[in-house]
Amino acid sequence: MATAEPGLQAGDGLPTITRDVLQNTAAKIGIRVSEHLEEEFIETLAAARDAMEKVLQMDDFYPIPDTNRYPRIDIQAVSPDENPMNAWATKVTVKDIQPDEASLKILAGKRIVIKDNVCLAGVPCYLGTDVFSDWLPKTDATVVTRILEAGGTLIGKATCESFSAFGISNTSFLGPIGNPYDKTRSAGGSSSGCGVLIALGEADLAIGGDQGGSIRLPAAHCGIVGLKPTFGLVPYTGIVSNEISHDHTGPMSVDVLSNALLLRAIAGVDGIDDRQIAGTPFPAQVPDYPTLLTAARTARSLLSIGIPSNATGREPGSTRKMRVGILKEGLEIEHMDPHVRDTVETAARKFKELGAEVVEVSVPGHIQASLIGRVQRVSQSNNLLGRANGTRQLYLTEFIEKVLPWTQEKFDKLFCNSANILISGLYADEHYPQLYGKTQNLFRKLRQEYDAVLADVDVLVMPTTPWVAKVMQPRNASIRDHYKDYNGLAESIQWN
Ligand SMILES: NC(=O)c1ccccc1
Repeated sequence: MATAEPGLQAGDGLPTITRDVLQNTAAKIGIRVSEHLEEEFIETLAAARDAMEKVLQMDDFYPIPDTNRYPRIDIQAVSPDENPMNAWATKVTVKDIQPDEASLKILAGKRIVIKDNVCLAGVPCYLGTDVFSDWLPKTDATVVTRILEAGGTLIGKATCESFSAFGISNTSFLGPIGNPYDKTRSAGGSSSGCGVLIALGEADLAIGGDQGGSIRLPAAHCGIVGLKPTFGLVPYTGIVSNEISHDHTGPMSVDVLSNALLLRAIAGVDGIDDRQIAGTPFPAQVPDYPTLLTAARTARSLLSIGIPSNATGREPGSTRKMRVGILKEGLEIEHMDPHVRDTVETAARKFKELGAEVVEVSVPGHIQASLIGRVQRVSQSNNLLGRANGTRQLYLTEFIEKVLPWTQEKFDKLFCNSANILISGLYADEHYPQLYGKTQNLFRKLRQEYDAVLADVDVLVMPTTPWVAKVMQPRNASIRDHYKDYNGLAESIQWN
């Protein structure tokens, strides 16, 4: 038998810190601990390990859902014949069991679905993947709590694309999600199930998630209204992150007014998510968005008299016409479908007819934004690798425990979008460690450019996507073909 390595022995089955463990750890950054220091570093590393093991044994701390008042009734996997579009991940009913009170509230009577990356305690969260299939979250997302407290009825979870990481709806393990207007085409993603269930009238409202278009794309492709709220306006607490600086959650609906209603119910700081930086109102101070909209009464008065001053920060009583800025660069995307351009130009003319002032505006940086964003999105790998990120928020440690450790079997089950993010992330760590920070700096510059234009116009108009919904590739299509559709460019792999 080989002589045991010197080092602290595992007292209570703790992993032993040996010379090899020490040196293999140091080797991750290409260094070696000098031999004469080995003994002492083994002791300090063992002390760190002891602390980690003790914290590992502690109970985690999540907000505790009120499952007595809001029980999870009739949780069911949906049979294929009830799920022709694959848009349902799980059906369940959750509502306030004190209906007298609920009937007075703003979401009373609304049937609401949530994207399947939003935690609903006790109900499976699949996240569009079968890398794991046994995650029953212990907590409710803040948006869930707020919907229930506002009298809404949750009716289930809507399928999302694999790890919320694709804009075409053929990446979920549950199967392709057909567009309501043409089953062979994409419904858009990654909040694909939400878009379809709203368009089909199976739900009144949905909670989607958006990092790089995941609310806006399915809304555009399904012909519904999807809002990606200002960063931080709605707490992301209890929702699986893709990239901490990209995470948004927001309402999807058939019309603008009901979208505003759901936004009102879910917006405002929750005291948990520190990305709700200064400026986000407390829930009681959230503007009454539906009333602001109805106060304007008609589109004509909204556009020609202007939106109510308390919504714009403009001086009270201001009657300036609404100024609509058509973003020049938004219509200069390479290979843009001419139908999309026509639709935007028709809308611009309509705004004019209705009394708004319509002007062309330019943000030169817009063209490069997608390239910078593509590099920044590589950091989604941090989430898949369970890495620390330094923000104060609710960490879904349960999710990290499901995903890690990566194994060949799990990797082989990944749809190519997530596999690509993982590999690109590991490569970036090694070869471009400064670039994530640089992308954040460049995005700050870009925000200044958009803000400068928004000082002059009330809204910027551009297409949500340069292409109409694509006919979906079969799941087993080549990676190259999946990405070709994603980018709309036959010859290049451009995004994600
Ligand atoms: N999560 C997202 O917003 C997303 C959208 C499109 C592609 C990748 C990610």
